[in-house]
Amino acid sequence: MTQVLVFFDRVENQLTPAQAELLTHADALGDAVVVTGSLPPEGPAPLAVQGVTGVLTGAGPMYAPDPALADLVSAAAAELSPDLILGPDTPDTVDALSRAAVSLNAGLITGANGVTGSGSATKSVLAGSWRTTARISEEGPLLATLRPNTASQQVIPAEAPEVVELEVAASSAVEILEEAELPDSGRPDLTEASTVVAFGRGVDGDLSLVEQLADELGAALGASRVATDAGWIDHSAQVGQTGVTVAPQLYISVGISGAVHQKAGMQTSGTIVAINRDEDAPVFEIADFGVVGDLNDVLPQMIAELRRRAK
Ligand SMILES: Cc1cc2nc3c(=O)[nH]c(=O)nc-3n(C[C@H](O)[C@H](O)[C@H](O)COP(=O)(O)OP(=O)(O)OC[C@H]3O[C@@H](n4cnc5c(N)ncnc54)[C@H](O)[C@@H]3O)c2cc1C
Repeated sequence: MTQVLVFFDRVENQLTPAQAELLTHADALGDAVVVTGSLPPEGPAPLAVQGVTGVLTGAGPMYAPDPALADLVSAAAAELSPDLILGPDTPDTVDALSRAAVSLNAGLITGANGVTGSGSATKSVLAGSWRTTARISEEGPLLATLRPNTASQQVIPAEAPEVVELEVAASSAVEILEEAELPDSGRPDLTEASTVVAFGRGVDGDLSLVEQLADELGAALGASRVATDAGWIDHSAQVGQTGVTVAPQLYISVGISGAVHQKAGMQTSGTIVAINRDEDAPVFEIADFGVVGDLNDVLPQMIAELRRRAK
């Protein structure tokens, strides 16, 4: 049975979609123990899911980017000798697992699409144009961060796992002075969303239709660089080479030409639907479904049909 150590820098009172996906993946691979910097006040309840056999924490909470999180992962690895150490593909997790990999003399593969129990990982490279399978040649566990939307989320409730405290404490290198929750847009996080509606210059600054479409689909909003540079939406929504990389199950591209820099951030999406009035737009080269038309005609029909079906 493969022993999997799953690292979450923090666990709150509900698992994030990426955490639920990772635990589903770990359950399919073997037994999972979660190591985390902090648990919610109600304890390990959110981790009471099939496949999680235990929870390891430090002696008191610690929060990213505290380098002690890496010590915690190393201590957990020394305790369990896992075959795999997995985490979600977030900057804080990559930071902690990179440091842990150095101290464990092990290898880390970031941005993986999947891992196997025999210690190899698959990953898209060169802007999604190649798929590689790699393994670490060093002794020791394979550390990997997994991109969201690469596996299904099917967490099955189970008994709450036992929590064991390791003798690792927060370091004094980082002091959290204040934490403030950002206003909730009501939409899923762009990098984790299973559906993304992305828009470009074609919307000409009017987001009303793409927002309605996103809300009908429970989708996150993404954008091309032209749209973020124009200030139509925050830069954090930029998808592409110099923005975020997304791989949702469904990516709807609205009024985006599909330049190579935009494709780099979305071409590994499951199904790509493109709406563009130019039939020669490069986005149609990678689209699974294309609609040649004016978005101001097409989107109202899509929204009306979705609303009709939702009744
Ligand atoms: C180093 C570098 C890094 C870059 N990084 C990124 C990046 O991370 N992400 C990114 O997106 N870009 C990036 N770019 C910019 C990229 O090259 C393109 O310029 C940009 O993606 C174009 O954005 P767009 O598709 O919104 O605009 P355009 O290329 O102007 O395309 C607009 C499209 O909308 C269509 N359209 C217009 N009106 C309508 C309508 N009413 N209905 C339907 N369709 C309509 C047009 O036919 C056209 O195809 C980068 C560029 C460089 C040089």
